Amino acid sequence: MSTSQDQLKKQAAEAALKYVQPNSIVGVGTGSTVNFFIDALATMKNDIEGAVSSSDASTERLKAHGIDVVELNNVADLPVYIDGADEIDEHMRMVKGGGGALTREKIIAAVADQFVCIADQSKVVGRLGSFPIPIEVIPMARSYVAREIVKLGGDPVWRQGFVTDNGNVILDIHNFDILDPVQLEQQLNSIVGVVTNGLFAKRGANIAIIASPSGLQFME
Ligand SMILES: O=C[C@H](O)[C@H](O)[C@H](O)COP(=O)(O)O
Repeated sequence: MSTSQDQLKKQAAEAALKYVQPNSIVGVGTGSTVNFFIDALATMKNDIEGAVSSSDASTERLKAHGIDVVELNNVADLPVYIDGADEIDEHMRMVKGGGGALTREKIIAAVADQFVCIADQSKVVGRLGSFPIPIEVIPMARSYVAREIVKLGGDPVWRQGFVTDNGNVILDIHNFDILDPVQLEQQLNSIVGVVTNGLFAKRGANIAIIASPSGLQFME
């Protein structure tokens, strides 16, 4: 029987439990892979102090499992942040934000000592950018930011009807020819009205757990 993508996501998610430190707060990302992680984390909820969450959806799932959700402002020490990705390359740079949670994800990732990325093999790419780069934008700046992105060579598409947990909109940028992800990440963030973008290049993952039908691969 072939291994389904969901089974692979679950395997990567469960393998991430070994990076959770007892008596600590755990940083929790967002998405279908992380949902498996949250379900697995519930098995050790009495060993941790709680979690910081990157989205309302993850918060709801954590609370449904009886895991305390702590406000990030009250957390001084965050040993590990565990999250999925839409794309990850061999340097552990990522594209994230397919679910629109990129800004809170990037904030928690910045605070955490270690970023553990959990993914099935379909997320591994030679070069970032086939997956459109999400950009969270202040609503009144949407058209201006879109025009600036066209000047940079991308094709912005407004994710109509979608509002982020922060009350903003998302532009998905297609057809970017990404030669230098760190430079592009900084360039996009310097456009007025951009909150953040889904390139996680400057702060990539420290560890990646990639699940394929032949087993788990740990990249460090
Ligand atoms: O905003 C969503 C996040 O960046 C997710 O980590 C990313 O989209 C991967 O999600 P999934 O595990 O559902 O593929």
